[in-house]
Amino acid sequence: MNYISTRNKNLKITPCQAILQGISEDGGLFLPEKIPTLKETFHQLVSMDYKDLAFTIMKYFFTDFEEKELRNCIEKAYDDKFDTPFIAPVVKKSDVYFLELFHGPTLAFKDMALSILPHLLTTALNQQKSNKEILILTATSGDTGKAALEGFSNIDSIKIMVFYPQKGVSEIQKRQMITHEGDNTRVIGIEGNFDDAQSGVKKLFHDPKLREKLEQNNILLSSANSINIGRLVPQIVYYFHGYLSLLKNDEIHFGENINVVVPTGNFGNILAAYYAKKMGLPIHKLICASNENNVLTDFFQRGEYNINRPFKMTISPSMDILISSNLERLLFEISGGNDLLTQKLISSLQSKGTYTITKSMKEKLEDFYGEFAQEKEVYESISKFFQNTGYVMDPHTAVAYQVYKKYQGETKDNTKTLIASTASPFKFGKSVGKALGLKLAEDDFEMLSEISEVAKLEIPKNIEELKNKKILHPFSCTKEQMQEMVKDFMKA
Ligand SMILES: N[C@@H](CCOP(=O)(O)O)C(=O)O
Repeated sequence: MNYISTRNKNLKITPCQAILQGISEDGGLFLPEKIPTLKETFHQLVSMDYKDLAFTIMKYFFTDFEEKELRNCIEKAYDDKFDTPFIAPVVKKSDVYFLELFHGPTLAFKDMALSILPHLLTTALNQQKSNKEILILTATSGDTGKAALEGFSNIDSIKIMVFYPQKGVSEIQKRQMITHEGDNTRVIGIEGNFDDAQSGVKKLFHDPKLREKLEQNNILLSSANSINIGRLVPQIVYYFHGYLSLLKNDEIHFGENINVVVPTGNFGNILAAYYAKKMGLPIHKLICASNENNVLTDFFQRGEYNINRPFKMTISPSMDILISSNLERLLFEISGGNDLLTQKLISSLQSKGTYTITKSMKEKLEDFYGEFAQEKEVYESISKFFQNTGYVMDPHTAVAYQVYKKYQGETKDNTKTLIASTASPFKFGKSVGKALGLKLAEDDFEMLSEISEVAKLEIPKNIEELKNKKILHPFSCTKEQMQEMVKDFMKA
């Protein structure tokens, strides 16, 4: 399997190289030359546990890993750092199924891929017989940062830097990051929003002077964001796992279609579901749920992507994104692998902040449905759903549920539906508390015990401990200072 760039399909590299590089030199994203179709039958898949399933899916993508190497990565990733042997349990509530992706160490779906990416990277490094060190640059709107720190801490030959919007993450998300221990880590709050952090990181990747300097010091840059294909492929696995769990529990029959709803920000998670569908997972609609930063809703409804609008800070901060990086991979797909057209659209986004796709591209979006939820609706959704079921959704999952209700109302489609439940409600104490009508406290931490009481859920230990942890990363910078921060960290 070769990997090509969305901006140059003649550039062909191996899976190991794609994982190590993270992003293509031409600014494009790597993707497999062809999305593979699964040869195994669902009767074969249904008896597999998460690890065997992960191997079965990932072997199609990471073809230059020996079986032993890939199994070893999987073994180290999906162990007791997850609080359940099911890794990602499916929970039925009311008329939907929640695929709970927050049972890992940082309580967000990012753990699903970031517990394996470090092992994929080090295996790829060994395979290339490289003696280089890797510097991972990460932009986060709240969840990726901590999951990446957790995954990459204290790994030999790897250093990791995380840039987060100082005012754009929840208090608990911020605490999780700035108290993180690990000699090879650095966390920096930037004065700006997630788009500034992500664009800044991409700029660093393509800064010739920085690259030269790093090269002289034998350092390779890579990424822990879903722009790295090594982050995206492991995310395909859990959609199969979700479907198979429904099969195992006799909720659906073999071959039955389901809908999948994904609260969407950087477009990686829903793209993984799209790849799963292309591989053969019976998905009817991919429902792309946005918050008030509804660029993707307009894209799916009108074929126009336009970031010339205010950036809103919402109670679902991980989705506060206007430039959804992974959409570029979808553009490449729906243009029939037209790298020049993809490049043209992205250039227009960079220069004018907008592009419109062609009619034939728009026609290929029929697998998708896009809608958004307003803040008021998100609060109401958490509250009503709790009253009806006793189940507490985090604000991101609530965006997904609200959009699903709009979809159902509009289409009357009663296909069974799996909602990607992306984070624990405990990460967003104040907003969840407000939605549940609890007595409001000054900070997220003071809300935790109240939420725990009404939701009848234990406060996750990792969160409870945070309040008294020492702040180890007091750093901040402007987006213009990001490069300096990298140089500083390299000297440390
Ligand atoms: N929602 C993310 C933003 C980065 O997305 P990624 O999937 O590309 O890592 C976050 O929580 O940081």
